[in-house]
Amino acid sequence: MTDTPINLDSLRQRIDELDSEILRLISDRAECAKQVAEVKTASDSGAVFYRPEREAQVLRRIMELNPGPLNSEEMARLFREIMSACLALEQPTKVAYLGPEGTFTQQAALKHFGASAVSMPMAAIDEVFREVEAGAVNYGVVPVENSTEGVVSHTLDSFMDSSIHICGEVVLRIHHHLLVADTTLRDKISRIYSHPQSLAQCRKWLDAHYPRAERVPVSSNAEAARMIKSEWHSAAIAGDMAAKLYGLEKIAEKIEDRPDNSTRFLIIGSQRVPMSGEDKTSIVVAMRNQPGALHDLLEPFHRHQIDLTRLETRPSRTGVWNYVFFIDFKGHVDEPRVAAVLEEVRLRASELKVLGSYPVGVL
Ligand SMILES: C=C(O[C@@H]1C=C(C(=O)O)C=C[C@H]1O)C(=O)O
Repeated sequence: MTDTPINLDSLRQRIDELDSEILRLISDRAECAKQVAEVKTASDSGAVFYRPEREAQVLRRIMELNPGPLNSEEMARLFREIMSACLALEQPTKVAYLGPEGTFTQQAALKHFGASAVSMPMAAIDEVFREVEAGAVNYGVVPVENSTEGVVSHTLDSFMDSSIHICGEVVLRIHHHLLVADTTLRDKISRIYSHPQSLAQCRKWLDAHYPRAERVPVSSNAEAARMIKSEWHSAAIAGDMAAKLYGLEKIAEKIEDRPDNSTRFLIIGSQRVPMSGEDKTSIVVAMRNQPGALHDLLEPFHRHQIDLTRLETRPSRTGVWNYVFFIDFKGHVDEPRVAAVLEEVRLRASELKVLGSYPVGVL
């Protein structure tokens, strides 16, 4: 130990002084947020309190200004919570997510809205859409693509029949663990429960370590975690939230086959989000079934040098049009070059729907 007791005391005194200052500053900030709410309410009776573009700008600015020693992500996470608490003073934000409790989607909701939001588990993706459409909640969180397993087709399909907008995105690193209860006989594990996507993401690890165990797909990782509490020969694959929620022990950590395994989630709502300075747009396009349709669709993006970040094909359910494309690209519909591309695409497509322009995920 290099610190003498005197040094330790004076350092702690300094920390107390700093904490008092931080406390005062956070309180001043919260007062400001309350006043923002008054301004919003005065200028618009249907005021929207949560402003994704502004929150993205606040977080990006903090990350840019961060002098260290805390890393920028850590610092942004702290500010994420401060903003979450400030927004709750304006209006408590209600968020529906694909449940049950303990899923990665809940973790994504928490990461995006912070701990002061009120989050509500839904049993299925289309229920999340319905709750948002009915106005029962302010926003919804649904998974859309996984880096190992690809697209979550339920989510894309739900957009086809909905007037919902995409208001944001959040990307989560997904770590899977093999979990057991205190009653599990660890050397007798003959059955492993998890969501089919998670079983697929851990396929090689399971082949190597539990080649003979039966792999049982269930509706969610959290459900898997819940089920093994009553079965002495079963284990579950799930994440940290489910492990904590059901008091399970990790007997193997981070068993996903790819270390960069991540899932992208969408924030859905009924508002159009203004430009944040670094945005993405998602559209769905139906093309006539004719040769060169995909080329015709993509050519204007190439000519206007717009970056495509994702292209997904889904079978059209109307039967008349054979191709439906989901396209994500960099840029916002309010930018003239994006508006120009969309105008051209509209002429070539049989249908074009803009699902939303929203800030590129910050955290
Ligand atoms: C304070 C505002 O309202 C909310 C709270 C924010 C904050 O705490 O910084 C930012 C955006 C909004 O979600 C605002 O719109 O500026």
